[in-house]
Amino acid sequence: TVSSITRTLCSSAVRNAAIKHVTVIGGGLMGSGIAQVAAVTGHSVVLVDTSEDILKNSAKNIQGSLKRVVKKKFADKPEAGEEFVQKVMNNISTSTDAASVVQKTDLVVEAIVENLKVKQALFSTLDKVAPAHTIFVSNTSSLPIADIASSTARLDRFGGLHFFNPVPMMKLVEVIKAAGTSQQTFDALLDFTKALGKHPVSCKDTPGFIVNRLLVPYMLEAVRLYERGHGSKEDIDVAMKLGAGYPMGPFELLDYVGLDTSKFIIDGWYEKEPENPLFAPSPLLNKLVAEGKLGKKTGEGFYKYK
Ligand SMILES: CCCCCCC[C@H](O)CC(=O)SCCNC(=O)CCNC(=O)[C@H](O)C(C)(C)COP(=O)([O-])OP(=O)([O-])OC[C@H]1O[C@@H](n2cnc3c(N)ncnc32)[C@H](O)[C@@H]1OP(=O)([O-])[O-]
Ligand SMILES: NC(=O)c1ccc[n+]([C@@H]2O[C@H](COP(=O)([O-])OP(=O)(O)OC[C@H]3O[C@@H](n4cnc5c(N)ncnc54)[C@H](O)[C@@H]3O)[C@@H](O)[C@H]2O)c1
Repeated sequence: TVSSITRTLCSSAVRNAAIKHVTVIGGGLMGSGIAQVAAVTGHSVVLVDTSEDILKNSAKNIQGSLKRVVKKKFADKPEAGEEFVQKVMNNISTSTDAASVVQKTDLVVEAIVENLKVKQALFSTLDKVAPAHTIFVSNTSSLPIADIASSTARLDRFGGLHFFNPVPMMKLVEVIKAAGTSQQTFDALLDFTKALGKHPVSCKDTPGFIVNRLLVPYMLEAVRLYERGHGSKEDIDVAMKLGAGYPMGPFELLDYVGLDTSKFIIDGWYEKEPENPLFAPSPLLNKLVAEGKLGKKTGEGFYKYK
């Protein structure tokens, strides 16, 4: 009902929580989803990206996703659904200037490109302007949290929150305690994850945390199996869906995640462990990325979407 939604949007859980105001940096696949779930659960959110055009697209994607949620939740009450979407969107503002908006924020969630130097440059700038109490987290898929945090002077207030794609649907969040993360920060991140309606698991700051340490080698093995000509991508996808119960096959999931992001992850791990055959580069993946075929988000990857 409308009143129960209003309760969610202004819930006392958020009023009393340590984290009420959230800045999400990066309005791509992940940042848009994170901003959406934070806004749905009554947090005040600022979404930051590098241009107004990108932010317009982020807002469009958030609205599109909310409409999918509403179609089910408010099947017989379209007006209440409209009101819900409007209320959630009112909790989100946008900006192209992270330094000016973090001054009022309790938590910065970074979801920009998977590149250590770029993430460090961002956090180093924000560290100088954010209030002392502000917690910083990265949504990195594969980089050590401690390496990103080393660009700041707030190691105790720095951790990892690893969300899963699509964020509005996936219940898990990996909460990462790096060497410097204080217990108080870690507890605040666990509370925040629960306030989002997600299920947290505690992770050490080890490569790929839990999920990606298992998922990345599996996905790469699928690509290598195909490269060897031992199965078509369609058959491999069907096999893993019908034979292993996965909701998507590995090629569908690679396209869904983004082939650029997948390549960033593998290249980084290969550089660190060149002798590990699990992380060897894939010529086919490299070719698709070089051709700008980055998956669903560009209309073509392993498959075509237009
Ligand atoms: C090589 C290295 C690669 C490693 C990569 C690692 C990346 C990263 O670090 C970790 C990850 O995230 S790993 C990735 C982890 N992720 C995975 O592994 C994901 C695996 N896939 C899945 O779990 C399912 O396929 C989905 C839940 C995506 C879709 O469900 P489905 O049943 O297959 O198909 P459906 O018919 O389409 O959708 C049904 C309904 O779901 C709802 N809905 C869907 N999207 C929505 C959204 N954005 N908003 C709102 N709602 C959304 C909607 O109600 C829709 O109904 P509608 O009537 O159409 O509106
Ligand atoms: N795609 C996934 O399935 C997935 C899942 C979990 C975690 N991640 C991680 O989340 C992060 C983002 O991934 P994504 O898939 O959302 O990428 P994406 O390419 O969809 O979006 C990244 C966004 O960040 C913006 N950006 C880049 N540099 C910026 C800067 N300095 N300041 C502000 N904005 C900037 C880009 O313009 C872009 O809109 C990566 O670290 C990735 O590894 C991705």
